[in-house]
Amino acid sequence: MSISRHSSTAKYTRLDEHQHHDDEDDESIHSDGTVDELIQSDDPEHPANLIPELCRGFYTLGWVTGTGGGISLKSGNLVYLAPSGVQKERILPEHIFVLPYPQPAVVKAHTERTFLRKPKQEGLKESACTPLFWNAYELRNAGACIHTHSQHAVMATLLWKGEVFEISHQEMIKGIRIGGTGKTLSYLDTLVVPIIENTPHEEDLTESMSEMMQKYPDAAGILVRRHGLYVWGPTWQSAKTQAECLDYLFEIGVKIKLMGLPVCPAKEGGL
Ligand SMILES: CSCCC(=O)C(=O)COP(=O)(O)O
Ligand SMILES: [Zn+2]
Repeated sequence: MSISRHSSTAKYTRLDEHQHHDDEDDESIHSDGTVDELIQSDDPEHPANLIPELCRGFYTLGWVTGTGGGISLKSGNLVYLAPSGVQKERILPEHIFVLPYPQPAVVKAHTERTFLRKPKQEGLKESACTPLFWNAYELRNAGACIHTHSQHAVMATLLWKGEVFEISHQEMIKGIRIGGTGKTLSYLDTLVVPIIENTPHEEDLTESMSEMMQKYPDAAGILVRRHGLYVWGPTWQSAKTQAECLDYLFEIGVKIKLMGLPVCPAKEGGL
């Protein structure tokens, strides 16, 4: 997907609620007329092309509806982020933020972050999930981090009232990797996913997510009660697989529990 200076859709690319119709406004071009190389590529695997494509897929799964949730990718020493509070299924490469990695102040205020590239469209801010994605990069050496608002994840946090979600004896457990990046679990392993309590502002989840990731080094993701899931992997493909396997296990775990059947049959009796 390349960005064309004379794209016929240029006037429809704004993501906020105040669409305007100025054909001259092409956000991919600098005022000096140069193109933005950090987000322009014909390679469908380029992060600036992948983020929009993956967000469209996640939207159909109900993971990033209502503007919430999303994905960040890291490639070498560059981190790619989507804008905050926008229609995630309509993001284009020109809307992507690019940051250098590592950088020390990412967990603090937006103004302290260093950017290599910001969208030209006024009013766009980087995802509020940025410091949480950064947790996955710093603590798990991840190459991608996904945040879902999946109802399966939210329901799991309501039915598992303690610090962790647990499930065993499910084939899909074999798709989950230790710590999200290591070897896969066995059918005989119990999956444990820590749950942190939600906060009014996404950024304020940063510390508790970091603490839980350190307390549970084998955890492949972190659930946020009444909110969703953070999950990561060394590559976008791996992070997506982890997200799909976890979501499946949350969904089936919720159904099993609501049926009154044992979710961990060896522990609860029922094998
Ligand atoms: C209805 S979305 C509420 C905010 C939220 O949970 C979220 O994930 C926002 O992410 P964004 O990338 O849009 O800042
Ligand atoms: Zn969220």
